[in-house]
Amino acid sequence: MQEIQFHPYTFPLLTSLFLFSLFLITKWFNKPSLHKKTLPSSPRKLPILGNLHQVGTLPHRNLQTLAKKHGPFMLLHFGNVPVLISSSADSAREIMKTHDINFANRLQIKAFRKLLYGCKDVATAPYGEYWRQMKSIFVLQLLSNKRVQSFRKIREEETALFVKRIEEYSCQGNAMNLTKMFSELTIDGICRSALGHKYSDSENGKKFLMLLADLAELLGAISIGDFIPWLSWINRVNGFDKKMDRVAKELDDFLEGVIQEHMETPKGGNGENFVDILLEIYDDDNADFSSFDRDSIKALLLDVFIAGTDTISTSLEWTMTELLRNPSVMDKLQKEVRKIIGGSKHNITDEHLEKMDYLKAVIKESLRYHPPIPIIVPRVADKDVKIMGYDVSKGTIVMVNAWAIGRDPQSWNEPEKFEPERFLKNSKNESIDFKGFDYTLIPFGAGRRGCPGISFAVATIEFVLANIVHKFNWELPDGLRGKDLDVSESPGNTVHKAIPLLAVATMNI
Ligand code: HEM
Repeated sequence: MQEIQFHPYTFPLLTSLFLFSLFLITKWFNKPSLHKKTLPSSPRKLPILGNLHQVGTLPHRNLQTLAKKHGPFMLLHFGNVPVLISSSADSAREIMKTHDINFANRLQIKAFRKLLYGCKDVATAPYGEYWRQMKSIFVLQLLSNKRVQSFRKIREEETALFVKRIEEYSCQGNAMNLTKMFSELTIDGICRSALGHKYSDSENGKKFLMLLADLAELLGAISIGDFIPWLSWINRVNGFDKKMDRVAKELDDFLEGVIQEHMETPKGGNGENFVDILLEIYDDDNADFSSFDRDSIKALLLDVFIAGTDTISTSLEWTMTELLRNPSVMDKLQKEVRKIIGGSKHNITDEHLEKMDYLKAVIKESLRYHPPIPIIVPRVADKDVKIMGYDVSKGTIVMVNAWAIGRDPQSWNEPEKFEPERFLKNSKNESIDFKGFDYTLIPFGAGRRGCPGISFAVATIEFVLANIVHKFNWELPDGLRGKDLDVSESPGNTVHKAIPLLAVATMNI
């Protein structure tokens, strides 16, 4: 039989043909069909973890880096759960304005349920009638402009004590830990507004402050069991669940004690405060708050502490950090404040603050550059929806990166520069505000779920800053220059300076 002779190129040719056919078949089967979803770009994910490993300890920075490659709408997966990341003003507007109602729900994780009375607070309550009622209590009863005005006396007294502490340090020529002092100032102020008096002096109060720190840590931790349920045993083994049980129980004991004390004290005995206001609503048979119970009172009080203390003190910390790094900005601010107030003996009034355009610009710039909550509290999609041409399915978690949006060169000139002038009259960003209508600047979020504490927060920040730049001249200790100041950040929902801010004050006589 005649032997078949193969041409030397036959095998390579057949192999190439085979691979090419395979390529065409694969292409054909992967061709987007009419029903296939159009998904935003995604970084490659790992089995089981998805993209959890890419979030890191400073998610706002890591997600910004990923977004530079994958775009302002990017799809990640935490375990199997889809997570949409928004990193531009346009994409944030789509979520918090155009489709706000679809993204008005929050993530329900075990820590929220356990520590916040089954999500009976405002910040984590599912979107619906109960949330609407609690939010209206916050907006109309606790944090209205009128109420913020009525807390002015507390702001004045606490700031006066704060100034006195600074004076003591300045007389001794010692550096002070401003990070710690801002935190104590804010907690004392909120304790008085919310609970009627300060707790920092008593043993019980000190324990409460430690519990609040534990609470913030537990609420800020990414618990693997929430995204990969079959791994939830890890939380039992590593002590997370046990700590949660302890903190929930001890906080409840403390708040029960506070409520009991207020019920036994004649009204007004503690000055105007949130507990009395909430108890009044609780006792009012005519109030239209059907599901408002004792747990609601405790959950709302916790919201005030979780949402209101760290955020304000972080904001003060970063603003002073930037003022110390930028002496010309500090100088300009001091000149404005001192000119408007006149002699150093005068107290600062709301009329004075109203005229301080540069102070307001400094605060805006600080909130752009260092939003205290860089990633806005996550929302969840209620139903399937199409946004900017992409399909987003029900149950997708949505995270808006306010930090990346505040530094987006598409929206801001030289975004890496701290430059309050950008918000002054006749400048490009003059009309931009942080109240939730300009999506380029959203440190307080926006839409239905937007922050109800803006007036309270801004009133405190303006008053404290104006006072301390008016009464003192500031510098860094040990001849450190502003540009050498360490500005690295610590992990957490609220992002502080990693190293506490130390500064030296001298009296402005
Ligand atoms: C500088 C200070 C503050 C900052 C930067 C801040 C920021 C935020 C942000 C980003 C949100 C999420 C908004 C969203 O999902 O769109 C939020 C929600 C909230 N904030 Fe603030 N906040 C501050 C002060 C306060 C204060 C002083 C209080 C109360 C005393 C407060 C109470 C709340 C509450 C209750 C929510 C939840 C609203 C809801 O889910 O409907 N915040 N805040």
